[in-house]
Amino acid sequence: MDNVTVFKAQKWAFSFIAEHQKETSAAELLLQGQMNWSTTEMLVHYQDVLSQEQWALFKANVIKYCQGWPAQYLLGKANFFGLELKVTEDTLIPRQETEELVEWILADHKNPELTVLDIGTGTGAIGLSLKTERPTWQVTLSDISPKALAIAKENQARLNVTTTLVESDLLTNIVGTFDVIVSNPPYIATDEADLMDESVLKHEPKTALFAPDNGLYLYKQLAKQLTGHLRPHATLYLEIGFKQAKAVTEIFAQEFPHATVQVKQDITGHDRMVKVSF
Ligand SMILES: C[S@@+](CC[C@H](N)C(=O)[O-])C[C@H]1O[C@@H](n2cnc3c(N)ncnc32)[C@H](O)[C@@H]1O
Repeated sequence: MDNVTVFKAQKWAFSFIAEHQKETSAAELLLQGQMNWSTTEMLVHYQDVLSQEQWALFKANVIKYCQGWPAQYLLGKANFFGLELKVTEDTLIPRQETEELVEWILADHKNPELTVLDIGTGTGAIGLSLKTERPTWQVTLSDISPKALAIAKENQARLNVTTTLVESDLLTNIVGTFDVIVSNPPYIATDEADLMDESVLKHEPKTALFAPDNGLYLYKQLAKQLTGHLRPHATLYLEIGFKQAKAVTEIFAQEFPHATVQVKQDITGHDRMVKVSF
């Protein structure tokens, strides 16, 4: 096609994606994301002719999307809690469910003087959202993956905030005590891989997804390592798999008999978050 306008490009992408039985909304998302346009800007530019490079890149991305690449990896960015974060295949694409964990923490904590630790930060999604919303909090971002941590560092620079970044297997390299500890650790049982979306399995990092012991391994390890890192009245927030509420509650109730463990449902009614109040 010659002289491809934004309108024509989107029309082509829409029918190509529909033919491949994928989400047709990706047509708009991929073009908007590539051009860095808002929905309104897209409408303003509807009759503009794309350059050959722009059209070639868009076509290549649409084709890759239909082959199973997540749109966020193609664009190199994802939206989370109103922030635009860099993502690569070294980081999990932050999910909407996790935004609810951030909301829960913000609703519970108005004190401007808190120390916060985000374990398994990936892109920095949770910790950087908290830091952006509560700039006076002292936030530490940690991950076992140096590659993920490098992306979190880039994201903090893009957002113009300052946190402490620590490469650590859970709490092993973490020094200090915290008012709030939050983690969305890998929690998918290895034998659940068969039930998962192929594009997730093929492109997202396995270390961000899977954990041994029916997905409970990191919760158990974390429970054992927490003592010595908790400030008085500290709270721990965890994302969990929707069938893990009972098991995770038991892990923390056993390790900390005086703590209160609360399970919270996400917007779709599934048990997806746990809070431990010490
Ligand atoms: C499910 S992803 C969550 C990423 C990010 N917090 C989010 O919510 O989008 C889990 C993250 O935990 C990290 N991770 C896995 N095992 C870890 C460990 N033992 N200690 C610290 N981080 C770990 C992974 O590298 C990955 O970045």
